[in-house]
Amino acid sequence: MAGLDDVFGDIFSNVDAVMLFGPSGSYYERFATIDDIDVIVVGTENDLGADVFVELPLEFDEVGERISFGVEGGLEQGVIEGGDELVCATSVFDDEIDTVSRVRASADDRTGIYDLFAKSRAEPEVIKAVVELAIELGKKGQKGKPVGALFIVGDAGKVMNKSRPLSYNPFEKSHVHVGDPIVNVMLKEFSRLDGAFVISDAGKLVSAYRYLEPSAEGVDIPKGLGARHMAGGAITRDTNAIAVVLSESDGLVRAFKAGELILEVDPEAY
Ligand SMILES: Nc1ncnc2c1ncn2[C@@H]1O[C@H](COP(=O)(O)OP(=O)(O)OP(=O)(O)O)[C@@H](O)[C@H]1O
Ligand SMILES: [Mn+2]
Repeated sequence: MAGLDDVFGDIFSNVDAVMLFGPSGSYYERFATIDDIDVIVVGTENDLGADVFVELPLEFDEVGERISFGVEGGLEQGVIEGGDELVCATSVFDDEIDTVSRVRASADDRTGIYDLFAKSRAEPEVIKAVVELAIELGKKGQKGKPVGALFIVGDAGKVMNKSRPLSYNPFEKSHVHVGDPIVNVMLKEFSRLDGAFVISDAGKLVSAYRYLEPSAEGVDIPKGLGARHMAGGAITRDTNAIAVVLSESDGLVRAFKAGELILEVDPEAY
């Protein structure tokens, strides 16, 4: 009699590698006894001390994004190759792994998510902190009202040259960095005001209230969005910065690199 294995078994046939997203220690150990299979652990931290590990900068809530990131990271690190057949195991409903999907690694249709964090001028930790801050701002808003915000991260000298002050820069003589708890409070407070925050590669707050004047134009932004997203996107074509934008109108956090929209997350989903 045919069983489920006969039907679903195809998912596991001729697999080059297994990617385990945030497995528990005991789950991971069970793979040690399976022959001829590469096991790659993907997660925000390598707390299992896995030999082959791909770091996730965020707990991507959307499973497609999470898997895309893992696969891109694997390709980038050379632990998998284009054309490899992968089984990706992750959790969707619970902390435990409950879902398996079969993916073919393709070097061609990459989303750029991995590059955004791992291969930008700014340090990955800084980009991560800024994205998290934007998500947090998006969740809470300011006193219950939706807020918008624009963060330009990395290549700050060039960004400063392509922008001008809208007001007194509160960070003029300070040495504060994103991720410091006090800075997060300040940034949230200042986010009510116009313009962009400029942040250095290492996370130093260079300026607030910058009006961006990129020379690049014609970046594609989603319908319904305006000057903030256009300016943020365009400056990343002009410079090696990335832009993290929280939209006041639709509440989403987006990231741009080299003029392209790379990441779109709904703060409410976090
Ligand atoms: N070139 C720029 N540099 C910095 N900030 C800008 C620039 N253009 C607009 N902004 C800021 O973006 C705010 C919103 O502008 P606008 O509504 O056109 O943008 P948007 O892309 O639709 O963003 P949102 O979704 O938040 O409304 C402005 O009030 C201003 O503070
Ligand atoms: Mn708008």
